[in-house]
Amino acid sequence: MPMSQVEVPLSGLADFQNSIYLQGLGDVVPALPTDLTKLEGLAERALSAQAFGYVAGSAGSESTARANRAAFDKWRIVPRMLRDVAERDLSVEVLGTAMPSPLLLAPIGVQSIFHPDGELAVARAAAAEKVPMVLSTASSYSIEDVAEANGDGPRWYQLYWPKDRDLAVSFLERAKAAGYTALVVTLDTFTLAWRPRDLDQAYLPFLRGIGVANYFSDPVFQKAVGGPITKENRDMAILHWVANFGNPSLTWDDLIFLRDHWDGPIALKGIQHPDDARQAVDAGMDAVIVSNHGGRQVDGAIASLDALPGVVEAVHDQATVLFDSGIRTGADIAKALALGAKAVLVARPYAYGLGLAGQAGVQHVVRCLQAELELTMTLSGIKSLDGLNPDILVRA
Ligand SMILES: Cc1cc2nc3c(=O)[nH]c(=O)nc-3n(C[C@H](O)[C@H](O)[C@H](O)COP(=O)(O)O)c2cc1C
Ligand SMILES: O=C(O)C(=O)c1ccccc1
Repeated sequence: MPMSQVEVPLSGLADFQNSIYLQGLGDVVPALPTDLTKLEGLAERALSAQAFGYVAGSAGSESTARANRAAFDKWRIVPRMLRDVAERDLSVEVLGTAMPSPLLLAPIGVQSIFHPDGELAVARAAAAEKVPMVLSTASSYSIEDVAEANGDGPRWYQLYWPKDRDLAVSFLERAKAAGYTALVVTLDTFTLAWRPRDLDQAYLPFLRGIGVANYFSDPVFQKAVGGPITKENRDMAILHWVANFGNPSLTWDDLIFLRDHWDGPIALKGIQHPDDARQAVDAGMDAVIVSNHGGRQVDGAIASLDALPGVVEAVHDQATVLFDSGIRTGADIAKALALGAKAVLVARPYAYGLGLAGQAGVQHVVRCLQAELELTMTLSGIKSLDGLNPDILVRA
C-alpha cells in the first residue's frame, strides 16, 4: 500500500495535519511555520519596513493589541474524556453562507502592499478553501476583479461608508451585482487612529494611490472629480478620496438608509458595548461583529474577547454575533465560540501568509487554523460547534 494511502487517525479539516506528516516521509517540511504566531517575525524580514509597520502596527502604545492577546490567555479549556469524538462536524451557516468551519477572512485594505496579487490571491485562496472572504472597500483591486478571481467562492463585502451617499449606493449596487452576498459595515474607522508606526515613517498608502481601486473605478466618484482618473487629475482624486473616505456625523438613524439599499444580510463591525449591540438589534441588523479593529483604533480600549460575553448577553439570540481581534490559533477560535461567537474573522495572520507566499500562504493559514481547531475540539471531547459553550472554560 502506498504511504499516501496509510490509514490516518483523524480526517476532516484535521487532514492537513496528516498531509504534513506524510510529506515528512519524503523529507519535506511545510514551507511556512504551523505556529502562526511565528509568521509576524518572518513577515518583518520579507516586507518593506513601511508595509510591515502598516500591518503589524496598532494605535498608540499598542496596549489594546496586547490586551486582545492577553484576554485569550485568561481563559483555559478544560478537556473532557471518553465522549466518542470519532465523527466531527465543524461546518456552519452564517448569514446564509455555508462554510466548512466557523472562520472567515477579515476585511483588510491595501493588500497589494503585501503581495502584487493582493486581494486576487486571497480571493483564489478563499475559493479553494471554500472559506468566505470579506472584501474591503479600500482594496487594491476592484469589487468586480476580486469577484472574478473568487469565482463560485463565498464572498461578503465590507463598506467604508463614504460621505457621498450616491457613492455609497454605487458601492452597494456594484457589490450586489458582483455576487457578494452579505454586507459588513465597519463603524470604528471613519478616520484612521493615531498610529505611531505609520506616523514615524510618514506612511499612508492611499496618498500613494494604493487602496483606492474601488473609488477610482466608480462612475459616481469619477463624475465628482470631473471624469476618469488620469495623470492630470490624480492628485485631486486622491484629495477627494481623503475628504470622502469616512463620515463622522453618522448616527443609528442612518442605518435605515443601508436597509433601503441592501436587500441581503447586514453585519455591523466594531461593536464593543452591550448597549450598541442592542441598538443594532433594534435597528434590524442581522449581525454584529465584536471587534476593536485588531487594536488599531482606540489605544487603551477593552480587549475584544472581554467585550464578547456582554454583547452576547445583550443580543440574546436576536442577531448573529461574530468576533475578531487577536485570533492566532485554533484554540483561540474555540474560546471565542465558547464565549458565544457563532464564527470568527482572522486578519493579520493571513496578511502575513499573503506577504510570505501569496495564495498558498493564505491557504496555509486557513488550513492550520481549521486543523488546529478540529484537533483542539476533538481532544477536548467536543465533536460539534454547539459543544463549545462557557462550561468548557475556566478563568486562569
Ligand atoms: C492591514 C490591515 C488593514 C485592515 N483594513 C481593514 C479594512 O479595510 N476594513 C475593515 O473593516 N477592517 C480592516 N482591518 C481590521 C480587520 O478586519 C480586523 O478587524 C482586525 O485586524 C482583526 O484583528 P487581528 O488582526 O488581530 O486578527 C484591517 C486590519 C489590518 C491589520
Ligand atoms: O488600516 C486599517 O485598519 C483600515 O481599516 C483601513 C482603513 C482605510 C483604508 C485601508 C485600511
